[in-house]
Amino acid sequence: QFHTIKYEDLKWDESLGQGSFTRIFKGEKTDYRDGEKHTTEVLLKELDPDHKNCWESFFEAASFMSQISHKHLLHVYGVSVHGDKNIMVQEFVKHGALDLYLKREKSLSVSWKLNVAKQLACVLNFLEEQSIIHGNICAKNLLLVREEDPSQGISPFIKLSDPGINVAMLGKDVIMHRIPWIAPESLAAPDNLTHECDKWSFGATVWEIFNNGNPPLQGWSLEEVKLKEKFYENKQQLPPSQWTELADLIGQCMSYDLAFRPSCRSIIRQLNSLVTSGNNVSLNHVGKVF
Ligand SMILES: N#Cc1ccc(Nc2nc(N)cc(-n3cnc(CCO)c3)n2)cc1
Repeated sequence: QFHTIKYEDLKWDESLGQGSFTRIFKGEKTDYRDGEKHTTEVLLKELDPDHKNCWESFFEAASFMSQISHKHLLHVYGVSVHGDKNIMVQEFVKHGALDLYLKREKSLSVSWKLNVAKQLACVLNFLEEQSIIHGNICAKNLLLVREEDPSQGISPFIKLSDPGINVAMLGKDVIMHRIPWIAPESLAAPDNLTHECDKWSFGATVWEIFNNGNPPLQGWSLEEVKLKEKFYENKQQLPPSQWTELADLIGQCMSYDLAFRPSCRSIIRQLNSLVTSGNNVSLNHVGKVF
């Protein structure tokens, strides 16, 4: 399953915010290997004590991450249980969640965005080959390991985080807030996710990346939950990019008909052709495609 870590080998530093039913902290873990004491910087993800009934799903997410390894998958060191505290110990990723980074960095180039989208497509392809469904692909669950440094020819590097509590365990209201990342068919049946669901979410995440982290459908009027529900009932699409090839890819991924969603190989092929056409088009320097 996964490695258990002794509570006394963990140290909590500052709080870094929260996810669904979880809180995250910067921290340290201590191991004793060949008689030496090693401390490693970690991310401590704590399950809210008032949601400890979700502990199985919380640890399922941890074991999901420890079962397989891939360069674009977050490394999970293990879990620690102490009283009513359930803690997942993750590698500390230097630049944090991508949704906040996108909001902060206003002048990311089209090639930066395509590069990140390609990395996500690669790990999605890997998961599909391993017949593993993530179920919660979104910019908030992408972590930035390395920023780009054009002067050194260094490109950005991301990792996909754990999916968190299984969407089937969450209340209807939390599920509603996952519109438009959650595939329409999953709204009715959150307990039978498919690879096609991850492709829908991929489309919404690429839309986020090219919209500088502005969450889709945000800012709708207050009763946005009802509007969000209408969004699926009326088979609406997110506002299309002016870059038609990008809009086509996002539109294919976010098809209401599962059969129309492209294979991962097709997604990667289309992203590669966007890279070439992106270089030719003068969009590159401004990064504006919407
Ligand atoms: N300022 C700042 C700053 C904050 C965080 C990190 N590092 C880090 N490492 C991880 N393994 C996971 C996360 N993380 C962030 N948000 C979530 C919840 C949604 O998944 C998970 N952040 C680095 C810098």
